Amino acid sequence: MAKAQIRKALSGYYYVEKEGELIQCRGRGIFRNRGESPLVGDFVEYSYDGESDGSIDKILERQNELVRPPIANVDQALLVFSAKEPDFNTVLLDRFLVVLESFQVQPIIILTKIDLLNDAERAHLQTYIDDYKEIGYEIIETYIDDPTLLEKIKPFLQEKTSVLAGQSGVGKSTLLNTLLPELDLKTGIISKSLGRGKHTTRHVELIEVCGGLLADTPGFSSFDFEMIEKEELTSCLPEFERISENCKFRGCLHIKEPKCAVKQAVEAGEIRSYRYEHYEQILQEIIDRKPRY
Ligand SMILES: Nc1nc2c(ncn2[C@@H]2O[C@H](COP(=O)(O)OP(=O)(O)OP(=O)(O)O)[C@@H](O)[C@H]2O)c(=O)[nH]1
Ligand SMILES: [Zn+2]
Repeated sequence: MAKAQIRKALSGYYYVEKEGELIQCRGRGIFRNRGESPLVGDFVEYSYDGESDGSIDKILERQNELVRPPIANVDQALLVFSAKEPDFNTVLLDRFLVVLESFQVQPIIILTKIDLLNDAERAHLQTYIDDYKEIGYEIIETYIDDPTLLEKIKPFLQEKTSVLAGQSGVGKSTLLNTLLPELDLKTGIISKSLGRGKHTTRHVELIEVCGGLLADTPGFSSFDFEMIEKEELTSCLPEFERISENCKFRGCLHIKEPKCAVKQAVEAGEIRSYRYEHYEQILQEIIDRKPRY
């Protein structure tokens, strides 16, 4: 029995990576019976005799598990936001950040289309950049045909498994094509010969890039709050998490509780009031959510 990682899933087969080669494997019936199924990104035990298909025998414990795209063991997301077209929006940014944190996926914020800003807009955006950097987030700024993009992103990709996320039109495909030029070629041919959109025939695959792995399919929507309980929300906003240690009540939700360190920090300007407003909105959505069962 050997150990390896599933890098690709296609038409009921799983492909594990061994010394740079992909070995085609079948999942075993036992997984279906147990209601579990192997995911791209899973570390597995597999057997392979060198001739027929290999077989996945055991799925090793997962660090985390995403639904869109279906990938396990994801370290981080390159969270793409455009400075303009669509406009930069902290409501949406915070919603994405909270969802990523809830999956324990580290966000790296990539700000695209900086070239579309005038000086005043640039200065305004900078105040937000400073805020998010102070919280502890990494931010990479980029613009059309940025020749330094690879250089800027490479240190973050190394030794990590990453996915791309972000709303429509922000430049995810553009970024993916810069990072995975060979993919561009492939999708170009597919879309030409089949006359379809770029992503219609795609499967999920983790591709080696800059010494790490990158999913070839963007994922996450900012609306996946279903998995978050109200008591967990604080831990999805890093500066809230840090400061809430000083709240008087354990399990403080920072709404009406007395001696709440988070509310004090908002008043003192240590926590940005827009972050607090977004926290309140998300908390309310979680409270209003219909029970899952
Ligand atoms: N000016 C400018 N345009 C950009 C930049 N990055 C991407 N674009 C353009 O923005 C448009 C949308 O980019 P895409 O890469 O298709 O965006 P996407 O996030 O993949 O969009 P969906 O496929 O809808 O999810 C394209 O016309 C790109 O050429 C940038 O840094 N500056
Ligand atoms: Zn509190």
